[in-house]
Amino acid sequence: MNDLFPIFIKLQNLQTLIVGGGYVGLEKITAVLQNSPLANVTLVSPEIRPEIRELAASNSRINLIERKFQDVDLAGKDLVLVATNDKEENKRIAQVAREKHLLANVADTPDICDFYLSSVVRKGNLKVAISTNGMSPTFAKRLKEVLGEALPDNLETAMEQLKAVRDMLQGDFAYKVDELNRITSVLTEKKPGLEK
Ligand SMILES: C[C@@]1(CC(=O)O)C2=NC(=C\c3[nH]c(c(CCC(=O)O)c3CC(=O)O)Cc3[nH]c(c(CC(=O)O)c3CCC(=O)O)/C=C3\N/C(=C\2)[C@@H](CCC(=O)O)[C@]3(C)CC(=O)O)/[C@H]1CCC(=O)O
Ligand SMILES: NC(=O)c1ccc[n+]([C@@H]2O[C@H](COP(=O)([O-])OP(=O)(O)OC[C@H]3O[C@@H](n4cnc5c(N)ncnc54)[C@H](O)[C@@H]3O)[C@@H](O)[C@H]2O)c1
Repeated sequence: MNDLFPIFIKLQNLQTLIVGGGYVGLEKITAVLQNSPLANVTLVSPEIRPEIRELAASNSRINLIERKFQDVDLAGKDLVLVATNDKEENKRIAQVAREKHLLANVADTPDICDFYLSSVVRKGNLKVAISTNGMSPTFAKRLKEVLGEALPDNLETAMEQLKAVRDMLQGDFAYKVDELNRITSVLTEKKPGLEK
């Protein structure tokens, strides 16, 4: 059973720390910025890949610190993504983070992660996050591709129209909910002949 609780976080309201500026650090910062371009990110690492430097050069919300991690780097942070090539140090950082009540993700070490990154399907305002409970990130990636193909491109229009209808509806909350459910019931109606 997958007992992870899915949430969608406003990273622009939080402070995110990434430890490690190698390939995995680059993957993590890319995932963060693709989803949340306004995220505030501090990345600390003695070596920092040029692609990360390029991202930081054009984004004042990215702060690079060119040295090894120090515990003080966790001060004022909410989330930490740990991605150095020193497994023991990764674990130690996760422990310190936990003591300070930050949420931590440690690359390739699911056991000590407080949260996992998900595979993300994006269609305009619609976002579908996929978790396999850590069982197979490859499966998550493939399912993302399948869903990305399967979901029609006009979903954005449908959502815009429903938002317009919601804004237009007069009446109390219960009435609006009933109306919106009535209008959209066609979406989940079973097609004749397909029932088992
Ligand atoms: C969704 C995605 C988001 C992201 O990371 O951006 C993600 N991994 C992705 C890809 C991917 N990662 C790896 C491969 C190589 C093939 C393979 O090993 O399967 C591929 C596939 C590829 O790249 O083709 C290596 C890997 N990853 C983890 C381990 C450790 C382990 O499983 O024990 C190892 C083995 C390392 C080793 O060999 O030592 C662990 C985690 N990876 C997770 C997320 C979390 C669980 C998410 C879930 O529940 O599904 C979790 C638990 C922690 C976390 O990282 O948050 C992203 C999808 C990309 C997309 O959507 O395009
Ligand atoms: N690259 C991959 O595709 C991949 C795949 C699976 C697992 N991993 C694992 O992910 C981790 C990171 O891999 P990578 O490819 O990014 O390695 P990398 O060598 O490219 O980068 C590691 C980074 O960590 C930094 N670093 C080292 N010690 C540090 C410290 N004390 N504080 C701050 N930064 C420090 C280094 O300067 C470097 O920038 C490793 O544990 C690796 O085994 C990587």
